[in-house]
Amino acid sequence: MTKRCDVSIRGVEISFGAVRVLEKLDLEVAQSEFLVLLGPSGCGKSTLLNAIAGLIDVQAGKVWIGGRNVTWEEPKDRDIAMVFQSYALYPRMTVRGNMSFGLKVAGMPSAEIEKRVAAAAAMLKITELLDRRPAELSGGQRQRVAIGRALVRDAGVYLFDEPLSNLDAQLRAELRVEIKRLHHRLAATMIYVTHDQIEALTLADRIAVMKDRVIQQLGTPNEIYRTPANRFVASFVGSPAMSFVPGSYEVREGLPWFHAEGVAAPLQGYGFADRLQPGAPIELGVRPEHVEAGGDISAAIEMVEPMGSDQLAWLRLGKHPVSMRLSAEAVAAPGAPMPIRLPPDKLNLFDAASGRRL
Ligand SMILES: Nc1ncnc2c1ncn2[C@@H]1O[C@H](COP(=O)(O)OP(=O)(O)OP(=O)(O)O)[C@@H](O)[C@H]1O
Repeated sequence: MTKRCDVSIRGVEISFGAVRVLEKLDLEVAQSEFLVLLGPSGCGKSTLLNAIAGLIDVQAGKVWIGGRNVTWEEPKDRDIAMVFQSYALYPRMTVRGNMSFGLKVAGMPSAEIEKRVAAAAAMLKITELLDRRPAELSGGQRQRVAIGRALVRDAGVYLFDEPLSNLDAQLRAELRVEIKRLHHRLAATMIYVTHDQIEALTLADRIAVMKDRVIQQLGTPNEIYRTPANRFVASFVGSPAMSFVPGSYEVREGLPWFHAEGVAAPLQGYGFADRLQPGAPIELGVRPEHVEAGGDISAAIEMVEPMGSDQLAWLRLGKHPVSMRLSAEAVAAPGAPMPIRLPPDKLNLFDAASGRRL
């Protein structure tokens, strides 16, 4: 593998009839980067991937791959290889046949084809399956073959459209690690579509979170998780999910506070990006692992979910439910009081009207 292309999407717009799916979308993917397009069903991530592949025409804007404007080039001329959710294998061909077919059609010498198929099969641990047909394979094995078929192409960019969503949870986790290993080994440019935030957090160098025709936030998994740009990103990423409490911003004796019915939390130490007027409606967001036991904020345990390695306690904070991560050994009984602290530097505050991070 030698080719590693960058990808540049500039002002791309796509509509289906009256439905606008992508609006003036810009995105730069670096050479060797693993970029994940993450978002809820219908947000346009597959449409964007298909536009990069050349399977859908753009109505405006440009697509550049490896320094070439490929906006009007056929998929086969774009130096890409794609892996689909549905595997799309030829049922009558063996695994070897499936993996070599594209190269044969392209007129590659058979010795070179054999070399590439053997190398990809070894990497994906499917060497012993080369003479089987797709019907004789499990779902996980089929997807390995589909990935192998993309790898032998030695493309400048690999595109994955939800490749793991047809697999059960355990296989998904297994193959996820394989894909990550593959990326480390090949340092290939990969663009990967998923609606699974765990997949995005574990695989990506950077994540583009999409909703409502645009990219809501582009950042490393850490940035997306720690400093979500808005309430949507905050609620979409993280499992168990962030808890939200609507309230207002107050100033007491010169210090900033969050206030809601039955809740007063100090905000000194929160890195405000905006100046706020006292009384401004804001929403507080806190992740379960950031709620600390033993503070001045009174709360009570309503319910406890054991999760194996730890427990998730559901607290009532004023009128609002807030979840808190507890160690597996912690004694937590429904009904018990649980005074807490909300560390200001770990909190997330959002403008109540726009949802933007403050
Ligand atoms: N060929 C098409 N004709 C009309 N509408 C389409 C077509 N393809 C997609 N759409 C619409 O465009 C929007 C974006 O679809 P897209 O498949 O890109 O979403 P997605 O984020 O990949 O979702 P999913 O995870 O469900 O595939 C959806 O509202 C979908 O209904």
